[in-house]
Amino acid sequence: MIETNVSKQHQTFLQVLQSYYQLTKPRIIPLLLITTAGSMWIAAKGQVDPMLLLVTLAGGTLAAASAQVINCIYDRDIDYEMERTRHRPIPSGRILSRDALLFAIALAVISFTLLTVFANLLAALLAMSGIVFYVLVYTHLLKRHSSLNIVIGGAAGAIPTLVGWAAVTGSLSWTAWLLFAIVFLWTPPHFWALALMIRDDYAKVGVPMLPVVAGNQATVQQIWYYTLVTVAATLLLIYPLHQTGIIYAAIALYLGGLFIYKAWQLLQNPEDRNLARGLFLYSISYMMLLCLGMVVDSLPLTHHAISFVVSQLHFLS
Ligand code: HEM
Ligand SMILES: CC(C)=CCC/C(C)=C/CC/C(C)=C/COP(=O)(O)OP(=O)(O)O
Repeated sequence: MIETNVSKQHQTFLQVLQSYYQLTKPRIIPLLLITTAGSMWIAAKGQVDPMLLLVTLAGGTLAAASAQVINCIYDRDIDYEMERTRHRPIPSGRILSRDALLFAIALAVISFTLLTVFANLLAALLAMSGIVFYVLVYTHLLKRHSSLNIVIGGAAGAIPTLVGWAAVTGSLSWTAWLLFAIVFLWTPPHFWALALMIRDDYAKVGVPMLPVVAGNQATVQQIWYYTLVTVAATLLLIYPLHQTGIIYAAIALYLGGLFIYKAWQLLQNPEDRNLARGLFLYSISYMMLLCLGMVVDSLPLTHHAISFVVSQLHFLS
């Protein structure tokens, strides 16, 4: 029904390109790449090979895009029903599901090849497992059937941290899994804050997001617990893992304090949509700045600067 509109539309080449671009939900990808980069910088102790960085981010972009395109095909029926998603390329009839599938396969093949040849097989396999997990576990098995959909499905969005670590080291370590856990634990507050605002959309199409099935009070309580655990997890990089230093510690404590404060405000006012919006937007800045903090903290220049300041303090005292 949705796809009969395609033939009636005359699109310029540029419009077609734009539709394929939109199909990849491009606005989410930069943050996925920032988590990959943060992980790579810690793994490489501040000295990442620029070529490896470029290839890993390109491979990660293509894998995430492929996953999103398949999600757009699978969810075209509910996307058509929801105001927020109605104008996506498939429900609005600008791209056929068959063409989208070919596009998704091409993206995945290029991603796998790029990562295998220029990074390593582990990084490539992890990226592919991200696609499979997001499509099979989140989109197919959980999204429409369980309010745990994003708690478990959120693991897909945390896989880029593992891809980044594997690209640098060829293996996974406790630190890699901790970085994975940070994004995994951050996902529920990130998404449920948004879900509080668009609850009615999800209710309309029968997607059992937590605010739909359990209400706002229970959701803000869960957001509160996950926020506390997320912030606690970010501090484990400092102690006992000793992977980050004082700059990261200051950034993680400041950003984490603000995250907890915003989650606490929402806990006191579960019906306040402005607070929910504020927390959703902050969750994005939080993850972005936390990862930038990891990068800055790991740079040799930062270590030199800190040593210099410490030596000057010794000299003065
Ligand atoms: C299963 C886990 C997740 C779910 C269900 C989810 C869901 C969503 C939804 C529905 C939106 C609104 C998008 C729109 O209006 O089209 C959104 C926005 C966003 N998400 Fe997530 N998300 C998840 C995980 C992640 C992860 C892991 C990241 C990156 C680390 C991320 C980054 C973003 C960003 C940057 C935006 C804002 C995009 C914009 O500017 O419009 N999300 N998310
Ligand atoms: C390594 C690798 C390939 C990772 C891919 C992980 C990935 C694509 C994560 C994105 C998570 C996300 C933004 C879900 C949106 O939910 P939704 O699709 O239910 O949102 P909607 O309601 O807007 O359709």
